[in-house]
Amino acid sequence: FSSIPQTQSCNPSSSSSSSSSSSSSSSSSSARRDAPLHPANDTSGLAPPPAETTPPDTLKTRRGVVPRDSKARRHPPVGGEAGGGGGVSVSKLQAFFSHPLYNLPSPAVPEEDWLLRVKPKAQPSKESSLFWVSTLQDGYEDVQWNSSSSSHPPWLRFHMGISRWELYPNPDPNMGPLVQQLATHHIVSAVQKSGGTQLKLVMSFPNYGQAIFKPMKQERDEETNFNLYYFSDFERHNAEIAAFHLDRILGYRRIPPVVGRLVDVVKDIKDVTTDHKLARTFFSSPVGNTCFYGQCSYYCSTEHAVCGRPTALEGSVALMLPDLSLAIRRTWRSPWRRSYSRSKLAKWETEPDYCSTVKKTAPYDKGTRLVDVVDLAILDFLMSNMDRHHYETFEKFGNDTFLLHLDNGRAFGRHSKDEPSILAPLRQCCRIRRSTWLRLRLLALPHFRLSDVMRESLGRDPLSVATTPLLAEPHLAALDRRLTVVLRAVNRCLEEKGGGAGTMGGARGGVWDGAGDEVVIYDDMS
Ligand SMILES: Nc1ncnc2c1ncn2[C@@H]1O[C@H](COP(=O)(O)OP(=O)(O)OP(=O)(O)O)[C@@H](O)[C@H]1O
Ligand SMILES: [Mn+2]
Repeated sequence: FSSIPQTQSCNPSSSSSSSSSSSSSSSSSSARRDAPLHPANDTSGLAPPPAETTPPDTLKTRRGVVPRDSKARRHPPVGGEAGGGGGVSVSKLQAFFSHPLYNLPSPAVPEEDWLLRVKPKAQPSKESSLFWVSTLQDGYEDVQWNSSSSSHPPWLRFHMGISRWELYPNPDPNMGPLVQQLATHHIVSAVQKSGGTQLKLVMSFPNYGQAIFKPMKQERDEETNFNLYYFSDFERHNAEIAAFHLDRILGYRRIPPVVGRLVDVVKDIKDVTTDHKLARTFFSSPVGNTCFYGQCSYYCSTEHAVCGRPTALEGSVALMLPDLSLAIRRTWRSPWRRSYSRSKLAKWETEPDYCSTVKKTAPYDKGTRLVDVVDLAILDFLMSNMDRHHYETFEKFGNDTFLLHLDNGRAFGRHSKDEPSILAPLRQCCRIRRSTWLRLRLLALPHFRLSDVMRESLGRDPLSVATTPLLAEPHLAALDRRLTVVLRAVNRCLEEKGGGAGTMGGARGGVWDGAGDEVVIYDDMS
């Protein structure tokens, strides 16, 4: 009697309807418009029993209600949140995440700032203490969830923990179990995910969790061919994984968890797929490996097949965000989008004063949107991702919300070269969040050092525990080099605009007047 099974369904048609087209320019696609209104109004299975019988929702105490100074916040749980083993003794990563800059006091999350919420049922029924019971399907668990988060699987806890400003908190006791399940849970179904240009699959787990699988297409130590344009570059599964770690280390928490995983092309995909179009593309290669190529607009042909060795295939597994029927997303064209042509330049590449126009244009004229784009540009510059044409937000939160940093497959292609143009938003606008700037400076200290923290974090990924490091050393070294470039760019802004950051006051609450236009450091901390 609920809709979770439908929205988490694994048949190909429903999966494709859950994909959002990224080709639309700056508004919701028609698919999104067709979707029911946002969850606060929906009649989905997230409805709990009547209020008086509802046990306190422990989930909502994860952020907000619990006193901010509680010990739990300062000391991440033992065992490594990023999964895998990970010692606790002299961990730079742990010291880093325990730093006050990662544990900034924040006010309680107001009810309307949760993406999803449990809505009391209008008509309480006899079985009102259970709001969802599965009808047993092949391979799926017989689950009984109620409104208490302790009955929820990690993927659902994650969804319920998404707020206006971040996907998950720090520390996040749910991250360890979630990562563990993504990496090991039995795959009951795999269908092709439509949308985008490259082959990817939606995988389903016995507890109705879902993830996006991107197969390995390029060896990890291979550098992208210098004659390839960014838009012809292959996507890299390890870039998706590394981007999740980097985003988290930067303190953003705007990328859904991604883990590495070795799957069996036959047992985990071919044997369990209900996607006939996908099933038809399996073949055996001349050396006896099992391969498939799927159906997509660009790279789905025998020449671009993905092959197991002989059936083992490495890939990235990213947790699926809540279905679009529960949480509509809006796609925005990046103001610093590249031209995606070999000969044309984009406006921002030729107009030196481009940012002053952007600053006057909604939604960049108010709130945090501009510094959010700068945050994203910094992430992209560090990992050398030139392929950030669009970004997404949750429609429910309007313009005052974080940006989802999805699709990072074209990052970490080159380590020997930096791409200064990716930093254009920072250089041209000369504005950065104070908290971001301070964390970047922390990561530049020899005591922490970005490359060290990244190496340790990636080392906890289940795949890197089992095989070779997810990022080759030259890529890690490039991170340190690029970090100094970012900090130098901020310093230049401070010099040009005059005055030190401390004395500038900063723009507050997103309203800046004439004087505010000169502000480099956007004060998000006071
Ligand atoms: N973790 C996720 N959960 C839900 N939806 C996602 C997730 N990651 C990506 N998507 C959606 O799927 C679409 C396609 O994914 P992605 O951009 O990673 O694939 P792609 O093949 O690289 O696309 P493109 O070729 O357009 O760059 C995205 O636009 C996004 O809306
Ligand atoms: Mn892509």
